[in-house]
Amino acid sequence: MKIMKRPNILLTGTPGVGKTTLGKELAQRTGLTYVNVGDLAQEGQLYEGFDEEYQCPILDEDRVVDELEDKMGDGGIIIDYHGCDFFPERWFDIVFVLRTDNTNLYNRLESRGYTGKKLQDNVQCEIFQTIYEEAMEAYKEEIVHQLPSNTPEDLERNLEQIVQQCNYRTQFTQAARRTIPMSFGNGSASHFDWVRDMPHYDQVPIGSLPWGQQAPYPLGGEVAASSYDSLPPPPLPENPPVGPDFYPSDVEDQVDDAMDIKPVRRFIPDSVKNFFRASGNQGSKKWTFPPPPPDVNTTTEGVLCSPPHSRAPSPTAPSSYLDPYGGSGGSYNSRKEQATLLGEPLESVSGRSLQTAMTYSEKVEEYNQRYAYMKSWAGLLRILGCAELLLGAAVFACVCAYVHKDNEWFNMFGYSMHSVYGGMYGGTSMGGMYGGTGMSYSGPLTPFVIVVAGMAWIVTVILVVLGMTMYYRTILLDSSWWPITESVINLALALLYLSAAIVYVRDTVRGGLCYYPHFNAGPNAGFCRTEAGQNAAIIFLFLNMLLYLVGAGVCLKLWRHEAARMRRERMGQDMKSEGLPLNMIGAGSSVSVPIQTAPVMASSESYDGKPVNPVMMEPEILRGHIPAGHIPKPVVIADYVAKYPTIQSDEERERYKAVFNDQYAEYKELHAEVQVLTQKFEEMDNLMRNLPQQPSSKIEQERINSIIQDYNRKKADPTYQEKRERCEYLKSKLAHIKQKIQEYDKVMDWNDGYS
Ligand SMILES: Nc1ncnc2c1ncn2[C@@H]1O[C@H](COP(=O)(O)OP(=O)(O)OP(=O)(O)O)[C@@H](O)[C@H]1O
Repeated sequence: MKIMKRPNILLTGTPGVGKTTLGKELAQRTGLTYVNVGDLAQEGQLYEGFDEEYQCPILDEDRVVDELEDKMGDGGIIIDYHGCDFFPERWFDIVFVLRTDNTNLYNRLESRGYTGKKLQDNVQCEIFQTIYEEAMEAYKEEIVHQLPSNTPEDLERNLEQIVQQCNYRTQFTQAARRTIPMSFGNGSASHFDWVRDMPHYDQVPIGSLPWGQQAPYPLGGEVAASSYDSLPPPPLPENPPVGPDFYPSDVEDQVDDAMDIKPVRRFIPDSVKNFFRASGNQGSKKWTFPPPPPDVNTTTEGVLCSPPHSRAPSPTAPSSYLDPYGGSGGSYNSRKEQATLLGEPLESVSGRSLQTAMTYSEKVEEYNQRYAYMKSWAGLLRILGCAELLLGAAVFACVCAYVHKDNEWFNMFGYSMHSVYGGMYGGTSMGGMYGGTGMSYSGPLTPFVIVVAGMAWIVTVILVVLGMTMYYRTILLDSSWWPITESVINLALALLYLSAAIVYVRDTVRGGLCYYPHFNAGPNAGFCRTEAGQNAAIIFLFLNMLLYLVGAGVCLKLWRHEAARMRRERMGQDMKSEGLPLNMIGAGSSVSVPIQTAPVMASSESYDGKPVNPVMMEPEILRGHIPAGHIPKPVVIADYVAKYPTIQSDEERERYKAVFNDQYAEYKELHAEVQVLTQKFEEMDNLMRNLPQQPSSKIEQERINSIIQDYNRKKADPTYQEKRERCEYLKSKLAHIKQKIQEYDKVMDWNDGYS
């Protein structure tokens, strides 16, 4: 009987997808040891700093790896962590990436008390399949599997599948070891050999391992070899883990107080990493994750980013964090996105025919994310800054190229006009010589031009670099003084450039002397000849002066824009704190709790299918740290409002239409029934009114009583009430869908007419 080591399993995924829930249950069922890296780090204080942005400790990955190394060698460990690329590849036999529908994840994280940037970044990570991509990069594709984790049924299915996977692996490896014992050297099996010796999942029929064949939980201890047959693997999840089949169905009430850790990131710039990743992907890695259905808010291409993971949101994080490119482009996620997205070709967002692989909304989102910052006033300033740098360099080069002419001038005349003409023209001053025109030229001032160009260049570099930083977007832009200061700096540079341009023009025409034929003759003619490079320098000088002027104007615009944004935010917060309806807060408002954009989908159909009237509840304002045990109140809106937002593509329109037609039939039927019932009630009402007030006999009295009872019973009939409410609900829902279809048609007609 051979003894073999137990498998090591990695459970990874965005925070909140359910790793801990699955990992603990799995450990219970299999007897494997569950290790939560977050807890491990907290116990051993395996940190190497504190991340100010996410307000969380930074994980010391090396120490975590050292800490786990021995355990992993023994096998039988389930690791739970929201990152995976720093673990040695050899550790794991199988990697499971848990995936959750965005809406579900949003609700879970929100119920944990995540808000603002932290919430958005985490959901974004899930949308972009960040962890899945990271896992695919870090491990062999064949050992990485995605598992849906939206419902308790998913949890159960996942548990069964993982147990089954492990069983299969155990049995297969044992069979393989017995059949080809030489391949394992001395015969002692290493659990790291498992995967390498296994057939690829695709090579064997799915689902051919009967459940009955499995020992229920054979991983609890060391496993005895029992079979020589090579076993096919159990079925892997075939459905995409996110999508309409996985709509939210659970209500979260857990407040997670576990210490959150943010992994230390490599020091290689993200853009460089992504460059190599992109080229690497093209070659070997094929995308195996099925494309998401069109109405799911995911993209087909993932973007790597680190899931920010912290105990509590930064209480001081300004709201400009919320704007992915206008405000928070410096964040790890956003920079990752930018680096990756910039490398991709931009597809037309207006072409209806191009909407195949990605939905229209995905394209719009991608486009917005890619250019959001550059479309903002701050982004325009950065573009202007780059142009200014280019022109400044050109000025510098052109002016320096003709410095030798200054030398020649200096050699001939020195730096005193008076002495030049005094010496040359018998001590007559220029004014005297040329009829008192007041012309004076004391020699070239090229150094001034060079100093101005150089200084402006350095200041511009500082502004451009500063403008790309988080500090600029979150601190400087949130201050009222900075845009004005930047405007003043730009204006000062424009004035300096103007003076440099004037000085240089004077230099090229020698203070105007070149207009005098007497001067512009003989050896002096050489000084007056204007070279192409000098002309270029003059043009560049004036152009740059204009750019700085425009920059000053843009700064003023930015000032007003930011002031308006801050005012809107204040108003939004005031309105929220006063409990006003959410839809009264302006659309552009970037309040710190993104309730309007939140996929809050409290169904107006209760669990038993009974329609419930939508209720607008007062939203809560959470400032600073979330108190322990705090459960935010839900914001309830009609489910169809969130489920049927603005239509973005023809496919979506078709889907809406199908839903409309389908439910319209139901509505018509219900409406007819309700009409009949209502009519009956009217008739009964009439009958009731006409009942004699004073019954003449006992029999009549009884008859009246029975009519009244019948009337009351029918009026209170729950079926009737339900039908009526359902009818009302369907009416509002169909009106909503119809309105969305009409809006879409209108926009499309307008677009067609426009193109
Ligand atoms: N399959 C599931 N269906 C429904 N709810 C789930 C499922 N899995 C987990 N949950 C719920 O989601 C919430 C978050 O789960 P859990 O703490 O396990 O996530 P996690 O990925 O381990 O998060 P973290 O990485 O922050 O530790 C919990 O309230 C849990 O009950």
